[in-house]
Amino acid sequence: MKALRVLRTLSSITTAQSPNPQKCFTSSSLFNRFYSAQPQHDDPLPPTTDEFHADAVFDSSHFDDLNLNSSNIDNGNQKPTWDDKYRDRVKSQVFQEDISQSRIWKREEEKKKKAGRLAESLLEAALDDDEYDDVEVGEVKDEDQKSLSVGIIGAPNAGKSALTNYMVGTKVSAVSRKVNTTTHEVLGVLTKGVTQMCFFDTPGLMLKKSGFPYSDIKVRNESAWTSVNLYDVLIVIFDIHRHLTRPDSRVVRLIERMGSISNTAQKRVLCMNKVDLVAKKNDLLKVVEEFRDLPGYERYFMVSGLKGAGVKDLTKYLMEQAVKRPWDEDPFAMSEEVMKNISLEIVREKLLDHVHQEIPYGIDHRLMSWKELRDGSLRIEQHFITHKISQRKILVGKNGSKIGRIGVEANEELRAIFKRNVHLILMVRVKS
Ligand SMILES: Nc1nc2c(ncn2[C@@H]2O[C@H](COP(=O)(O)OP(=O)(O)OP(=O)(O)O)[C@@H](O)[C@H]2O)c(=O)[nH]1
Repeated sequence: MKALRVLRTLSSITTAQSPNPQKCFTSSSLFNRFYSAQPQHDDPLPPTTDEFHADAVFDSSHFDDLNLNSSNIDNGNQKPTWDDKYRDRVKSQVFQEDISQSRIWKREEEKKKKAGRLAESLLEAALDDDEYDDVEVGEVKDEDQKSLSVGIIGAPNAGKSALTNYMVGTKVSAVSRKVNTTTHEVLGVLTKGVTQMCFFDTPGLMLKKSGFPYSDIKVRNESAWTSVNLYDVLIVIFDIHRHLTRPDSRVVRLIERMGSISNTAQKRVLCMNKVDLVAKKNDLLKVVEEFRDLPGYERYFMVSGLKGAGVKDLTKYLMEQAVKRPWDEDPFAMSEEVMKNISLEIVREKLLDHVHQEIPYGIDHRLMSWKELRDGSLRIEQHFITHKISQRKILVGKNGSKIGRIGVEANEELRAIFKRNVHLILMVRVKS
């Protein structure tokens, strides 16, 4: 990294001073020294064969970053010991040489293309069922389009977002927090074949123990309760593990209220989430039994929004409920809000890849700034706020190696997904 910083600094010096050929030459000599690893005039002369003994200490780690391993020697012809990637960068940035025919440049381009293809296939993989794949989203005429609005209602923490993310495929689909009404937000949009489904969050729709809505947010609540009926399908979701261990009477009331009468204008389903946390599968049947007589629910689903169990069946059911109606959302648009969520999610994913179980979940991960720059690139700054210095050390790694790797991988993936340059800044700090 230090070398990169020096390269940038020197690059600007060179550009600024280019009218003076002598200075230019001085800088480029320095570059040769940093990046080509070629012997310089002031280097001590290498030992002659006579002076060199086989038992002299050899430490391969000293040579790793110079690529001085045996693969550089081929049939007695010594290959260059510098890294061509850096060489090319110097050629193009410092000497303004055309490197488009260079092998390394082509390899880098191929890498970029591969990342792009990966992003596309992720989009395709949002649903792993081929059944709906025979139509290209871009080709669907208005009159052929099918839509479905799905409201999701449940206690905080029931798993509404996790379930939606799983169905929609967060990485590449529009999981936006766009405000739809005063109380309802679009959680996500899934467009597959001719069908588009919009998932709506319905916050604030909890009942007091008495069974009545909370009065402090009464007005907001009333409009929310009314508009709940506007969705084609309503998913009532609850945490079945919690229900078996510490049942919440407000959740039970919500389930009972929504299922008390059958609604001809709206299909309602009861989703028992977090089944992965229930060890005894017989317990699941007990809960089904408990809510079996509620006429309002057309179907019951047992799912794990986090792990994916049962989600395919639920998605298939929802797809079948779609009605002929033009789509509301642009299937290709990615709102800024969506992109922000994606950026957090990708970094978080890389963090978990690299720190495994070492890091407690209490770490605060925040998006601090998001800027679209004039050249179209994005500057994204995220912070990890830890409680202890020891946690900070784990995240940072030796000489910043861990956070560096997390950043490099996340940056590459974000560039592929957003199809533009991304300047990602990650900072680890201890809560003050
Ligand atoms: N084990 C397990 N955990 C889950 C599952 N679904 C969600 N969770 C976890 O439960 C917590 C809450 O999930 P969310 O999806 O944020 O819940 P929510 O209903 O959207 O919560 P609010 O935004 O507060 O309304 C998160 O820590 C999830 O990782 C599941 O199926 N299994």
